[in-house]
Amino acid sequence: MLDPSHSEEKLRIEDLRSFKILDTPAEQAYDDVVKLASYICDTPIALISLIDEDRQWFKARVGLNAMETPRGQAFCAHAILDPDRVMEVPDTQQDARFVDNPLVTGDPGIRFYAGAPLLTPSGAALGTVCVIDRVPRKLTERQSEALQALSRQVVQLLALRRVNAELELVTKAQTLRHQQLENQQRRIEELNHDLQEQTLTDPLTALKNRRAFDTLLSHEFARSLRSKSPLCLLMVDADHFKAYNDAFGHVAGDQALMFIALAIKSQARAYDHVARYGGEEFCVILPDTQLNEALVVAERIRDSIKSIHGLRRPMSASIGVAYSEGISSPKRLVELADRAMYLAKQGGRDRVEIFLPPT
Ligand SMILES: Nc1nc2c(ncn2[C@@H]2O[C@H](COP(=O)(O)OP(=O)(O)OP(=O)(O)O)[C@@H](O)[C@H]2O)c(=O)[nH]1
Repeated sequence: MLDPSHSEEKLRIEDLRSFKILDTPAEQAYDDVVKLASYICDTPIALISLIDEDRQWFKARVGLNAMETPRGQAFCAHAILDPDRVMEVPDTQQDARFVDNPLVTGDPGIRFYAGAPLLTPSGAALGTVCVIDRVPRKLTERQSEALQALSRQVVQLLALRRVNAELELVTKAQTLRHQQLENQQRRIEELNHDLQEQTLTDPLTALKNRRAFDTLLSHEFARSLRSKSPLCLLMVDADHFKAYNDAFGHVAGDQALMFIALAIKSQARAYDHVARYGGEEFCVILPDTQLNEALVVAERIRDSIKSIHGLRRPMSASIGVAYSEGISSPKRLVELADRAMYLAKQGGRDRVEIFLPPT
């Protein structure tokens, strides 16, 4: 028998393992082969036996319950030593190699054995398709040829199995790569979106910044023209903010701006747009809004700024209101809101003013 440490035997074991067949569940195609072998050779037992390092393992079997036996008892381990021909043992009682074999002296009581090696293209014999009987006998030439043909079929099945396994691996790798690419793409889109958000957001108050405001106002203005539904613009400017900064410091000033932003937001509807226009100046776009409604919102904002808790001293704001009806451009609307806000400053601050263009 081949020494398992022998280099050829090592290669044979490697070849066998590469098929990943050992200890796999029963499969119809292999079961059919042993049924045919048993039928053609007219034996009660037929097996597909694979010779592993220290055992023979049966991929398919009829007439035998065992799943495997130690390699030392395996007739097939002898058969694979001469891989080109069927090894036949007509009567184990007359064969010195097997007469004391536990499979002969005990269960299943082998008297006759014939095994056709499973010869792979690389020249390795992985095991056999074998038939066994409990009485001495001989195969006819046609039976012996049929057994060899069945053994070749099993080798084909094994080769197909390996190709399928490799294909599956390639497909899995491709799917994985595809998923990775998709994930990367999604991440890039998220990053792009975040970046875009960052360029449109005021870092101190998290409101829309001037850039975002300009775009939003253009869109809303165009929409208001299309839908013939007016919009209003509020310009909210904190009063005496320089004095607040000077008295309590820039950090306290920053905090006050954040509070003011929240106070304005708290009075806006979901579809209004609140932006930090610059410094201590905020804008609110009120789509689909009549002038009287805008004045109500502006008053509420003024009140909510006056009622901010947590400031070093109470804050107020002057608010200018502009109305889009009869106005030719978003730029003009901003000018009007700005003028209205200056009117509020001039009028004593902490108030809401409108600037209606002369008709
Ligand atoms: N802490 C802080 N202060 C800012 C910021 N942006 C602008 N300011 C300050 O806001 C102040 C605005 O001052 P002014 O334009 O004189 O206006 P004001 O003091 O509010 O006076 P009125 O508007 O006339 O009531 C300046 O001192 C700016 O330095 C900011 O992001 N943080």
